[in-house]
Amino acid sequence: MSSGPFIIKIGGSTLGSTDTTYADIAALAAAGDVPVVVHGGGAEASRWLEAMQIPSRFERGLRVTDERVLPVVVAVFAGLVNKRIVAAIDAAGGRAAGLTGADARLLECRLADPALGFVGEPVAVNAAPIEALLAAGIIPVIGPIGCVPGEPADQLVNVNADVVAGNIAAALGARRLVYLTDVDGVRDAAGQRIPVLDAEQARALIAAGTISGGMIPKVESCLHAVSLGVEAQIVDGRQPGALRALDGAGTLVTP
Ligand SMILES: Nc1ncnc2c1ncn2[C@@H]1O[C@H](COP(=O)(O)OP(=O)(O)O)[C@@H](O)[C@H]1O
Ligand SMILES: CC(=O)N[C@@H](CCC(=O)OP(=O)(O)O)C(=O)O
Repeated sequence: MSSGPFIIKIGGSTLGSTDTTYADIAALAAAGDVPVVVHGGGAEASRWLEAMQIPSRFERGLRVTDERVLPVVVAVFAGLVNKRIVAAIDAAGGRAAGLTGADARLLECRLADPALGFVGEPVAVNAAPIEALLAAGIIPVIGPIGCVPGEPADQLVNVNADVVAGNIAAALGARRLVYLTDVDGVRDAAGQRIPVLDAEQARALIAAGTISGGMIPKVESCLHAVSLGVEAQIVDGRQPGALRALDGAGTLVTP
């Protein structure tokens, strides 16, 4: 088991629910538990795209990001959603600062698949900006934008937030990775919550289509992280106190 930070991924699906996540994050920081926040915001981006009459399309849980979609997702993830979360943690007594994977080349990517457009697949994590914030007692809040290094400027890319969280957890040698989402855990074909999910069962459920959509990158990122000794769990982030009652909650993913 690693001894590093505690990575908390806030799903866009839970933003706006009246949970206690921000106060709990501030309390974790005060207790020395070193939280690092990664957030999504897919639903918010889809709302802005719809207002601009740009349809949203997903493949295996990843947003197809063409040249019309890219500026909107950058504005929503790096701007609106990131600063709302920073402001909420600050108001809860924490000190937070926002950044994305494009800042200081925190998350270097390559293009994942030409069919997905400007979607990044992480190839390297440069953790220095996270470590600098943690050393200053500041909670990093990381939005799901990455960069493909290049001239005359790095290419900004959209990266699934679950994938960002898994890669950052792996690179930082995190102790724990928790996904806060809008279901009580991973469910089986009968709709029952699976308290403990191992790699073999996870792959079978993905192949069978029982795990689908946005749950695929979550489960795959958990498997990546647990293979490196990180404890990874998917829990219902809409519940008040979710981060204070992790034992036995949701789905614990095991290697
Ligand atoms: N087997 C499954 N168990 C639970 N949820 C699943 C499963 N397969 C697909 N899902 C879907 O995954 C969703 C959570 O992923 P997503 O919408 O991307 O949330 P977030 O914004 O938290 O990342 C759930 O609301 C559910 O609709
Ligand atoms: C490539 C890709 O799929 N990017 C995601 C990034 C946001 C995200 O992952 O948000 P949630 O965690 O709220 O689902 C998207 O554009 O929706």
